[in-house]
Order: sequence, then C-alpha cells, then structure tokens
Amino acid sequence: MHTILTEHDCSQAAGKALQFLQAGFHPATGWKDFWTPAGVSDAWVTAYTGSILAGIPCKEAQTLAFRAWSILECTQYHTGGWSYGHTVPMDADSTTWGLLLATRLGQQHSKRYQLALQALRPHINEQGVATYLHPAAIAGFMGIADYPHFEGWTQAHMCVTAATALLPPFREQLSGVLLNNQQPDGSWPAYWWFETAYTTALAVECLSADPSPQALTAVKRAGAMALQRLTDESGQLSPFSLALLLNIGLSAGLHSETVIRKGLQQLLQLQQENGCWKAGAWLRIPRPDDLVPDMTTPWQRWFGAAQPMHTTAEKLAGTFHIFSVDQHHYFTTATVLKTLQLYHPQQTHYTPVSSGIREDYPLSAANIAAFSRDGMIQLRQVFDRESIYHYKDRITALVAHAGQQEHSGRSSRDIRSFLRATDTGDTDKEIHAFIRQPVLAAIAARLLQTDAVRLYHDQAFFKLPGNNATPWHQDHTYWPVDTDQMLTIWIPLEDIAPDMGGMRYVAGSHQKGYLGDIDYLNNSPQALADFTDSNGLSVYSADNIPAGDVLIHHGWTIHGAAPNTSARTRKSLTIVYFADGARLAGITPATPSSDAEKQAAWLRDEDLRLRFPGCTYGDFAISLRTPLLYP
Ligand SMILES: O=C(O)CCC(=O)C(=O)O
Ligand SMILES: [Fe+2]
Repeated sequence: MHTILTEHDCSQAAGKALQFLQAGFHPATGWKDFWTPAGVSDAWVTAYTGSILAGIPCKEAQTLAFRAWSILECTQYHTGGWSYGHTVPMDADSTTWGLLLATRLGQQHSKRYQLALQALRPHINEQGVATYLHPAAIAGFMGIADYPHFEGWTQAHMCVTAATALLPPFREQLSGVLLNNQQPDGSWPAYWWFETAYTTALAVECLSADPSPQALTAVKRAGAMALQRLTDESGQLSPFSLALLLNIGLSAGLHSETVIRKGLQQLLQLQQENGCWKAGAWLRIPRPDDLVPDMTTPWQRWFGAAQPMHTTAEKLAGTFHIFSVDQHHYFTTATVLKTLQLYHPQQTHYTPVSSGIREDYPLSAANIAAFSRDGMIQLRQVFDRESIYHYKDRITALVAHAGQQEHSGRSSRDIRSFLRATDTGDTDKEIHAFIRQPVLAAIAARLLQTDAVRLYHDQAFFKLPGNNATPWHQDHTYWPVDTDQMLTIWIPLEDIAPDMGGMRYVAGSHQKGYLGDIDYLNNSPQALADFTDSNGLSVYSADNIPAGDVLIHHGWTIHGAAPNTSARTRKSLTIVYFADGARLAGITPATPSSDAEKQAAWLRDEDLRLRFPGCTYGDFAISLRTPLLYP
C-alpha cells in the first residue's frame, strides 16, 4: 500500500476529534465514560482527557483543558486528590491524571495541586504506586466493610506507576521502578487493563526522556514489541490498542518505519463521521484479593447486577472479574489524539471549531489604554442588532418572571431604580451560552490585562418608565474578591435614548480604589460636583447608545444612571468578570461603621455563600458558579 500521510490529514482528524470532545463536555462534570459497579467515571475520565488536550498547542484544546481543570479544582476532596467518580474514595490513578493536567497547564502553584500532591505521596513505595491505600475506605464504599483481603488493590500497579512517573516530582524515583519491571517481551503489565500497551506507552513516554543506557535499551525493546504487534495483529487491533502501539513506536523515535505510517493511516480511516474513534478501552475490575489478574478467567462484561446483592459473598461474586468499555468513546478518542500529537508535535493547525458565535473583537491598544485611564469604555458594534434583539426578547420574558424591583441596594428613595434579575443564564440555555461566549470574556481579559478571567455573575437591569436615578456607587464594594481586576460589561438590549436613563461614570475614579461610604454623593448635584472638582475628575454620560454597542466599567469606577423619564423600559444585561487566581476577601475597613458599609459587608457575605458554596474568606475564588471563561 502506498502511504502518504500529510500533516493536513492529521490536523483535519485532530480538529474533528476536538469538536467531538468539545460537544461531549459537560460544564459541571466534564467527560463521563465507563460504567462499572462504582457508577460512571467523571473525575478520572475528565482528568485523563483534559491532560491530553493540555498537551495540544491550539486554542480550542487549551480552553477545554482549562475548563476540565476548573471542574477538578471544584470537585477535589478536601483531603486532596481525585477519584474514579462522584462518591468513590480517592485513588492514586485519578489523582495522578489530575496532577498531570495541572502540570501541563502550568498550574503547579495552585493550592489544589499542592494538596493532591500531598495526598498522592503515601501511595508511592519501592514497588511503585498503589491505586488504593486504605482498604477500609474503598471496602466501605463497596459495602463489603467486613472483607479484609485488598492485597490486590493496595499493591503497586504498573499502569498507575507509569502515569505517576510522568509527574516531575516522581520521575527519577519511578523510572528506576519501571526499569525493574519491564517484561521479557518488552511490555509492562497492567492491573486495570487487558491491554498492556496502555502501561507500555506511558512507560516509554517517561523513559524516552531518560538518557541512561538502561532506559535507552528498555525503550528500544518496547519499540520492537510495538512494531511486532502492529505487524502481527494488523487489521485486528481496536483503535485504542492501535493508538497505544503507535504511541510506543512514536515515543521510541520510530516515526519513519513503514509499519508506523501504515498504522497511522489505518487509524485515520477508523475515525467516525462525528470525529470520534469507537470505544476500545477495556477496563477491568479484578477481585480485591487478585494479585495477578492476567491469570484469571473468566471475565464478564458489566451490564449491571444480575440479581440483587446483599451479603459480602454475593457482592464478591457479582461485582468483580468484570470489565467495561468507554461507551461514550471519549477515552479512546483522547488516546488517539495523543497519537496524532506525537506524530506532528509542532503542528497547531487544527481545524478551527466553528461555534457560530463571533470569535474575536478587534480591541486596539488605544482601547486598552483608555480603559486603564478612565475605568470605563464604550465599544462600538460588538454585536449585530438582530442577535441583540433576539436576546432582548428572551431576557425580557425572564425578567418579567424573576425580576425584583429594587432601590438598587442602599439608598432608600421613594421611587425604585430598576427591576433586576440575577443569573439569567441559569434558566435559559441560549442566554447561558450568550453570557459565556469567548469574545466577551476575551475583551474582559484584555482590558483587565490578565491571562484568564472567570465569570462572577450576570444581571439584567430594566429601568422602568418613571424609575428613579441609579445612585452613585462602586460595584466592587459588594463583591468578596481580593483582586482589583474586575469589570462589568453593560449590554443595552435596544437603542438607549437620552431620556431613558443612560449610564453615568466618574471617569478615572477607579484609580482611587475603595472610597468608603460615598452615598453622600447622591445628596445633591453639588456634592458630586465638589467631589469631581476636588479630584480633577469629570462625569461621562452615555446617553445615546445604539444596540450592538457595549459599555464597560471597572469594579471601582463610580457610576450611576439617570432616571427614566421616557415611556419605554430601558433594558440592559450586565456580565461581571474577574481575574483568575483571586481569593475570597472582604474589603477594608474590616469593621464597617456606617449603615452603607454594614450593608455592603452583609452583601459580600451573602455573595460568598451563594456564589462560592463551601468556601470561606482566604480560599481561592473558584466555584462551579464562577467558571473560567477565558482562555
Ligand atoms: O443599569 C443601571 O442602572 C445600573 C447598572 C449598574 O449599576 C451596574 O451595572 O453595575
Ligand atoms: Fe453598578
């Protein structure tokens, strides 16, 4: 067969695979695969898939990998580490993949990374890495607390050891262990897999970076084994096995071997229409006392319990020596992506994923400088009118339902300032996507001059006819986040005319940071004039804003809005972003004195409780409610 495998072929295939993984990614749980008696795996599969994407140098893959990490940061056990899935006790394999993901994203400084590393350490001994450390926890989870024989599960496993060996802190120690455990045929054994190429691919990835003669020999032997199997089993290999054998060959430097090129071409031919490669990763669950599962027969595929199991004996008989496959194809597809990456490491030309949403807004250096000087900016035509009007209708329906008439927080004035609804994206899928679209988050990140931003919240502000002015205030007063890098994108949902209650900003006031209780500015126009005059600042009035434009203000910029004297409702949606890496904090003064300060402190506590459940001041400002939106 004549085999020409172009860069273009690989990058096309990888782009489609990426789209498949993107489509299957759930914002709260990541990817799920493998049905076993312990349920379906989310954390482990998400960590594995994410860690492969993190190694692919293109924007879509990096974004997905960051999202996966963001989920793992929220779902980690407080004792550190990750597990197979929801409610299953922590294990060394899932924890290793979580750590590999963090490492590849450069997140070693993260508190969760450090915690997981600590939790992993005790699993490592001279024999390698044990998946489970405490039989009691896992036996309790399985409902066989009285069964004492977990020697099989608490011994060192080469399939876990080879993955952990890829973590820089353990590489040296575990390379030695790997060298001692290579089989005569050049492979490494696997405990949780039928396919020894799983362990071998990881071992070779680790050892190929080791310049010692022993490592070199080991890698060569593994490479020869892979070539042999690719030849002998050609045409019978599942995409999973084929990808792993190719990984071994590629890590061993055998790119130009005909068998490798043929294998790659076969692999590309096996890609499905939707971008995936069909499930072929056979995960097995030996009995906890089984030390060498390769000797065990027979194995049953898990389709759920055949009959109800109550006693330990029934559970032992019914839930072990079973196997399962990655029924959603994510695990296999991620493994194949790794192969493509190894074949063309420097290629970043993956087919861009088209989402239908605008990808970029041409923000200029002058825009960024203006925002940093004024603490506010108006950006022209970020959206087209039709799409804004589409969202206007959806948001109007929602506000009518969920809106709350308010005095805008603090000032008890007779007439209310607006009708407000928070978290509008929670109940409407389209608004959810609109709020999370990358173009807005990218604008936020660039104006804040930071690498990554999270969503804080979204709120709709509808100023009804006759509603009062929005009092002057500083938003950040209400947000329990310690970074100054926060901003709001204020999106008019239709044209705003001068009598509808346009936004007002004290340009440059953000540079002063927290100004204390500034409610006195609302006492009279003179109070404000005195403040701006004595500080050399001026007020910017955004009176005529066409739909499609957006207004953006910094978290410390003093702002308000004029009353709505027209007969129309002024409709707007706001999205608040903050720089990733912030921690939860109150603002100074720690002891509020005025009523306004007391109320602000109460609102910060309230937001901490609502937006960062389970967190306290000092923790990282990370939660499922505040996802990373960029990159
Ligand atoms: O729309 C308004 O009138 C007030 C909006 C506001 O204060 C904000 O977006 O922070
Ligand atoms: Fe505000």
